[in-house]
Amino acid sequence: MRRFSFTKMHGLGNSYIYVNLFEENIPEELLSELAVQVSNVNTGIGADGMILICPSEVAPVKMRIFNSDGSEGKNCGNGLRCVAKYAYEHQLVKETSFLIETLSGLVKAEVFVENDVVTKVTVDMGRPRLKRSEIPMVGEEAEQVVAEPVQFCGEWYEMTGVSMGNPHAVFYVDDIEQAPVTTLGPIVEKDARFPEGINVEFVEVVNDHELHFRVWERGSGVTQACGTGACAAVVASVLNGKTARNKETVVHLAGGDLYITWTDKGNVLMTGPAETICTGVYYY
Ligand SMILES: N[C@H](CCC[C@H](N)C(=O)O)C(=O)O
Repeated sequence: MRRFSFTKMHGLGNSYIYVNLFEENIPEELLSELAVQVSNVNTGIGADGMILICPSEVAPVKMRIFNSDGSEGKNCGNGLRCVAKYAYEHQLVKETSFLIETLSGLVKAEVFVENDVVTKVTVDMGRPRLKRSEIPMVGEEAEQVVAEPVQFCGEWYEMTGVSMGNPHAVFYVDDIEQAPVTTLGPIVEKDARFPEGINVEFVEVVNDHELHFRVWERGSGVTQACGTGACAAVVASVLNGKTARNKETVVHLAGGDLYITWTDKGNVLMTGPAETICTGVYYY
């Protein structure tokens, strides 16, 4: 029976099954199906997907993320904080600040340590990509897609598109508890205007440095938190004149709070917790 050791970790309730490929070996062709299997709460371990911690030629570690439907994502904010925690606590890195390779480029992580345990992590997520072709979204090339009227199922909405290396559609609501997360979310996720699909965020603005946030994730559905989505929500809120540039904004997600700044330099800084839940062996 084949097996691999895993660590289940979460960032604000957005949990993944982490596999250390410095020590484990899983055939590439099985990765997508294994992500589906381990995510299943009844017949697997239960999580929003699987994240691989891999050797890299350009950084101390590389992160690969698979959603619970088996699709591979190009970035994951909550995942990056947990990968940083794992890498430091398992001596894959020696410093408290280091690079992590993702499929959408390099990011820089800084871990904060108390009694040899990483309690929180700041990740410099780099610059948002705002052109229509970078989201990506079909249609006339545009410098930005901000509050663009779009129709889904006969209803008109204003959508702001932001890529954090993965695609996000941000919608504003008056009451986050009434947001159409499970009705509009899956429709937008797979709309033909988004050739790679898209993560769907709903935001209620509290003030110029505070947001409420819910998410329907591409490939995973409703999750407790989405780090890249929260970054996209802050960028979208600045673009829509709702929050302030270069000012730390607290984003209240279902699983807890992230602290995010879109700096005047252009990069997005995200700070939040990363927790280890358990370790184990998975048989397949
Ligand atoms: N569903 C996302 C990947 C996970 C992102 C999210 N969990 C985060 O913390 O950023 C996608 O397919 O682009």
